[in-house]
Amino acid sequence: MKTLIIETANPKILGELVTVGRLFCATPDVVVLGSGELAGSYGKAYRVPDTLGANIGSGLADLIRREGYELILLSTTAIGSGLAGPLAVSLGAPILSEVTGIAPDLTIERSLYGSKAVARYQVASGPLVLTIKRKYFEAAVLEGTVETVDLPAGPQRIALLEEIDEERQGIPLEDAEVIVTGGRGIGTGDNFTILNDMAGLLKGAVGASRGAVDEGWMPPGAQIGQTGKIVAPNVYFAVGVSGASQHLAGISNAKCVVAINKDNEANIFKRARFGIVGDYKKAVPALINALKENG
Ligand SMILES: Cc1cc2nc3c(=O)[nH]c(=O)nc-3n(C[C@H](O)[C@H](O)[C@H](O)COP(=O)(O)OP(=O)(O)OC[C@H]3O[C@@H](n4cnc5c(N)ncnc54)[C@H](O)[C@@H]3O)c2cc1C
Repeated sequence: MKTLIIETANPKILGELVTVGRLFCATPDVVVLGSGELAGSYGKAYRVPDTLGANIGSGLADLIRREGYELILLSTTAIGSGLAGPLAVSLGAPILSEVTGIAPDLTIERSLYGSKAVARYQVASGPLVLTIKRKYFEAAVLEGTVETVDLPAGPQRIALLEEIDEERQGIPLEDAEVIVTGGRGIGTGDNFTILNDMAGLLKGAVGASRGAVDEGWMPPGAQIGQTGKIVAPNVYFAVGVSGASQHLAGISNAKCVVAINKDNEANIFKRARFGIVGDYKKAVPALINALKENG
């Protein structure tokens, strides 16, 4: 199946799409958006310096029609999600978003209701546009650099004025092996210091529920869940987090969840492998001491 990947040069996101693309085609083609060195091996590699769907959508649709691509793969990033819908409309192609599973016979899975259910679909044939949910596919290792062919720039309907990097300290949540997340149960923004201490000892990152973000205790970039980051750490500590389905949607690929909550009926315990029922103000310092004692 003739496959085209459309993504930025981010090797992790691109690697996940390459893993999916290789189910259908040994060396899928790629359109790399924006700047940055493209790594990996592809049939054909194109570059579009812009990332805004309004500017590049029609040029990409022309390429897809001209080359006869049957499967178009994007990621569920802001760029991929923004581009996929308009692209499908201009191609008159069906679209499935937030895909979590896919087989070569075009059986496709998506998670529903905050990962409480899985829906399975059978697609008859292409062309088909898919956005692939982050962290559900092992990223292919992309080696070597590739020469790209520039695609003609379309009319600039929207100009990007500037990109301001999110202020971030330490390990990015998406890459962290250990995450210590605080929820509304933490009580104040200052109390997150203790979670920072614990995460520091575990060489991990600190996340937040939307409850904690809504309180203004943590920045929106720290939010984990359906409308936040999707993470897949080996160990996920949920501290003072109730475990709403929208939060659980962001941690469905966490290997081991440890919950600390004073309410023994909190929903988070249903997802947790280990649980501590009690006040985090006692449990977290005890864990910190144990970590220090054991080096
Ligand atoms: C469309 C939509 C999208 C959403 N997206 C997200 C999302 O991406 N991420 C997300 O997290 N939420 C999301 N939500 C919100 C979600 O439904 C919950 O409201 C939110 O997750 C609750 O945050 P919380 O668990 O921190 O707070 P709460 O529900 O208030 O829970 C606080 C918990 O802390 C415990 N607690 C209190 N004090 C202590 C203590 N001293 N020690 C130990 N435990 C204590 C309590 O028992 C309670 O379980 C979304 C909602 C909607 C409608």
